[in-house]
Amino acid sequence: MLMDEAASLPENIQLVRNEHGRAFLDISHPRVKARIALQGAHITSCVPTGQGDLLWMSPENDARPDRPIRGGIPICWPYFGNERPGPSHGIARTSDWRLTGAVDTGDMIRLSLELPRGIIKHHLPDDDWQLQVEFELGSSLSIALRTTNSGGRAQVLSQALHSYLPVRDIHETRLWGLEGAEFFDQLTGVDHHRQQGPVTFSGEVDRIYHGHASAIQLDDSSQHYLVVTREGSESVVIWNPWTDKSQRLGQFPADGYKTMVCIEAANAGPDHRVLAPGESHTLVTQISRV
Ligand SMILES: O=P(O)(O)OC[C@H]1O[C@@H](O)[C@H](O)[C@@H](O)[C@@H]1O
Repeated sequence: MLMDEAASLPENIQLVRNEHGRAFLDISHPRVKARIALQGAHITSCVPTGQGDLLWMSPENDARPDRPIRGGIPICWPYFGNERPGPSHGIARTSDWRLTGAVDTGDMIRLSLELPRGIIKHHLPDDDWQLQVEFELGSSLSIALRTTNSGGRAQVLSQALHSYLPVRDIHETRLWGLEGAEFFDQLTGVDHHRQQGPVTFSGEVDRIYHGHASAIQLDDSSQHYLVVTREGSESVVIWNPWTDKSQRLGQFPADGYKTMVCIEAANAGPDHRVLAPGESHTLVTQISRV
C-alpha cells in the first residue's frame, strides 16, 4: 500500500511502521481496537471494547518483515502445512498484501485486502489464483478468505485461518463441540480417531478434525467462552505444541504453550477443495466472546 492511499483511510485507521519497517494498519474505533500487518494480511490483535484480546500473540515476536508472525491469525494458503512442497503453510503469510477497501459502518470496521496476482505468480508460476480477504472488526471478529481459480484447469486448494487464541491455563482448558468427531492425528499419522468428550490438553495436540462444521466453544474455566464458528469449512485443526515443540518453534517462548491454543478453520486433509476454472471458494471464521 502506498502512503498516499493511507491519506484516504477512515480516521479510525492509521498506517504505522514498526522499528523493523513492517507496516501495520492500526484500528482505533469506539467498538474495537485492532492491528493488521500488511505482510500476510495478518491480524495480530483484536480487542472489542470492554473485552480482552480475542487473539494470542507471542511476546517474543520481533515482527521483522522477513519472518512469519507467531500469533494472531496467519493465513495458510494455497496449501495447509506441508501438503505441497514449499514453505510451511504456503506463501500468503509472508507476502505483502494490498489494501483495497476500508469502511467504517458505525458498528464495525470492514477492511478488504488482496494478494496481488503478480506476487502469486512469482512464487507459484504454475498456479492461477485470485485471493482476497475481508475483515469485519467490531464486537466480534470475522474473516472471509475468498479464492478464485483464474486459470484454465482445475486446481487443488487447501488452507487454514490459523487462529491463535488465548487461554488462562491450558491444563484447565476444554474445547466443546467436537464430541464424536473424527480426526487425523498429525503426530502419529493415524486417521479415524473419534473424539470422546471435550478436547483436553495434557501433551502435544496436532489434529485435523474432519467431516465437522459446527461451532466450537473454548472453555478455559473463566467467566466467558470464546466461540469459533466457520463457513465453507468441514475441517478444523486443533494445535498446542506443549513443552518440547515449544522449545523448537521460532519466536515462541518455552512456556508459551500454557496460554494459547489454535483452533484453525480449515480446508485441510480430506477437506481440500478442487476448484474448476472460474470457481470461487470462501472460507470464513468468526470469533466472539460470550
Ligand atoms: O511453525 P508453523 O509453520 O507456523 O506451524 C505451526 C503449526 O501449525 C499447525 O497448523 C500445524 O498443525 C502444526 O503441525 C504446526 O507445527
